[in-house]
Amino acid sequence: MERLQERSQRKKEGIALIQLNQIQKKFGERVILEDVSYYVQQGDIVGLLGPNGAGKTTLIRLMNGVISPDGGTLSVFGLNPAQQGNEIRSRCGVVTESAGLYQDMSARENLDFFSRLYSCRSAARIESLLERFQLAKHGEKKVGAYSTGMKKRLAIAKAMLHEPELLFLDEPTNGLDPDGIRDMIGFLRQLNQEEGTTIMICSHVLYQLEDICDTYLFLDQGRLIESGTLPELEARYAGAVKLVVESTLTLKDALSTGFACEELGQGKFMFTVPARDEVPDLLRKVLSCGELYSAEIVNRDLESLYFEVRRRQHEH
Ligand SMILES: Nc1ncnc2c1ncn2[C@@H]1O[C@H](COP(=O)(O)OP(=O)(O)OP(=O)(O)O)[C@@H](O)[C@H]1O
Repeated sequence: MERLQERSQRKKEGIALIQLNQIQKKFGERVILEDVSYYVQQGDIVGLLGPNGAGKTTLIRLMNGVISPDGGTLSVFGLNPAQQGNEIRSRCGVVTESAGLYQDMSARENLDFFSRLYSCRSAARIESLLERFQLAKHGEKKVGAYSTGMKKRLAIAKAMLHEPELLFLDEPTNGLDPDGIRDMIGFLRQLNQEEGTTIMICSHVLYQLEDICDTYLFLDQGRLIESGTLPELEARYAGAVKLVVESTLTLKDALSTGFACEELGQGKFMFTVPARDEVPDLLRKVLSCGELYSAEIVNRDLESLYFEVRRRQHEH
């Protein structure tokens, strides 16, 4: 409890948990990460996004002290991963695609086994994790018979056995159906709020992370090409608003609003509005011509912003 209070206090104070300063990493002569600088605030959920091979896993291995940088400096919990890797790893949880669970053991047996291995066995902790991840009812079932979603949840429970302050997740929603994705996002948000866990999620499936991350890092070919919260990225990259309206409007009505528009189907138009604060004006004009069934902004989602970031990056 004291630990949780301490964590939420540190979140309020905006303390940096991870600091990366001009990190460079090479494998042989090949530069894998170049000039990566960033800090992660205590209690944040961070999306580390980028295509395959961008360097996401390499960055996480550096933060865990499994490998060392060739240039720049980094600290995690104020410690140097190259020298104090053991202490950092004892305060972190890592969940990779191959979660390392024993398929012929039950969930309870897996958690019991790993908590002994990590010297943190607590029956109460195991039960509370099974409850938290809605696995208690299936605790005696062999993991081999679990669904993908249950296995992913158990993998996170395993990584949380020692109450880590920082959790690294590799593609936590990969292979899940829409219900599974929604559940996973809910579990992670709850974990973040109730245990104060700082979470870094690596993924290349952007739209699934839209509702959960406080901040995003876009990595491309080893470089951090952009970072920020969704509103910050929107302000920098969204430009004109694309608004799809379903209504009883005719093309003539739509053109009479004075906004550029494209007809997508019967009564369905995509308007281009120069700025967000002009949207109400457009909607008033639409309503004065007929009935309005729906209006949706289609170019402010994370994926559109990401493509815009990359487009501008490649222009330079
Ligand atoms: N130990 C290694 N030795 C040589 N090259 C490596 C090593 N580890 C990673 N690389 C290379 O570094 C680049 C970045 O790999 P990394 O695994 O960090 O990317 P990633 O963004 O995590 O990709 P993915 O989304 O596929 O997991 C890749 O080109 C990879 O082949």
